Amino acid sequence: MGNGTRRAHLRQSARFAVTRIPLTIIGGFLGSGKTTLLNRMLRGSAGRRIAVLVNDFGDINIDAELITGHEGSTISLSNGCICCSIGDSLVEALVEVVRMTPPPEHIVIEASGVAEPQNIAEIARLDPGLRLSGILVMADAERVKELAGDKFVGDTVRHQLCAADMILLSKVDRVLEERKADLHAWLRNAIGVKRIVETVHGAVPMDVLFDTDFEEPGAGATVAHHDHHDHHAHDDQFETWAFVSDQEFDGGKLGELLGSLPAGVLRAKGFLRTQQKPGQTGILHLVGGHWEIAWHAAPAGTPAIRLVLIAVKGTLDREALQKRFACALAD
Ligand SMILES: Nc1nc2c(ncn2[C@@H]2O[C@H](COP(=O)(O)OP(=O)(O)OP(=O)(O)O)[C@@H](O)[C@H]2O)c(=O)[nH]1
Repeated sequence: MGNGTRRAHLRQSARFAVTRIPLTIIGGFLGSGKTTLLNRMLRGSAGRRIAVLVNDFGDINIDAELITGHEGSTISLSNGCICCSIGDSLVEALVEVVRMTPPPEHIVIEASGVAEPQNIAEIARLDPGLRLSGILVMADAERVKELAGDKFVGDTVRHQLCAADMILLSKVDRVLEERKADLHAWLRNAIGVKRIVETVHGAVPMDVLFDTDFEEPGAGATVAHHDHHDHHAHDDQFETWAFVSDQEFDGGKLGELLGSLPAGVLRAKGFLRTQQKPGQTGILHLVGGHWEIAWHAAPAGTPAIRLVLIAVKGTLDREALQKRFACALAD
């Protein structure tokens, strides 16, 4: 769908929109804390009708299931990146949301960790039923500077940061004061972002999230106008692999496996069960070298294991991974 066709498609939504619905985009690299922020935002939204659009880059809709506790609807856009390969699905979803009766009071898009929020904003700006209220970009205090200099993912990370109206510096509980000071200086001077708010587990004052309208364009506008970077489809830069099974893992073998994944793996997440924790489902988060599993009572009727890995393109040997994950299952 070209921009002309998109505009025609979106004009339909204008007929349904009496007032323009504010839209917030949450971006940031894989595992930087977007879903954590969004859940916090939804819990603190005091009964507002919020529609959430979430984009999982992998084949399984993990994020949609991790978004909890809100009254509005959640639309999941998976199997590609909404800023490039499945941009048309975003257009269609936005039209659908603007037409809802009653309409939502606020729309939040949680971009995938590889998406460039500026491209999403450009798609959303075409919709006359919407008012872009801000692009919030999460930056993982532990990893962001190194990632921004990385030869494989650095471009994506820098473009994400440059698109921000406001950077939410996440995981500041994991870094020392000097590191924080260095990050603030770097984000202001090298990236050019004026507004930076620190957060631990997504805790941010609600007015910052809902009631801020960034009238002046963020640094992202500068990127869009002065640096027409080549936009590579993210499906060409990143790859995903999924493991699904009705069996359970052996807890010990799983630990060894997670500690020795290929270096190109940037993120792993999903649901699992182990023989050692009967009746419980674990939510796995692996970001960089860290991994953690949060345990909950198991919902019935889903496969025991649904995991997604996201990696730099060309670094996953799928056959070897399949064997290694299968070998970690309980006998
Ligand atoms: N210590 C610490 N951990 C955090 C913080 N924010 C998020 N996390 C953890 O970081 C991991 C990833 O968080 P998510 O919110 O899922 O990250 P995301 O950006 O939505 O991930 P993708 O959608 O896969 O890109 C989870 O294990 C979170 O609990 C924080 O401020 N401090």
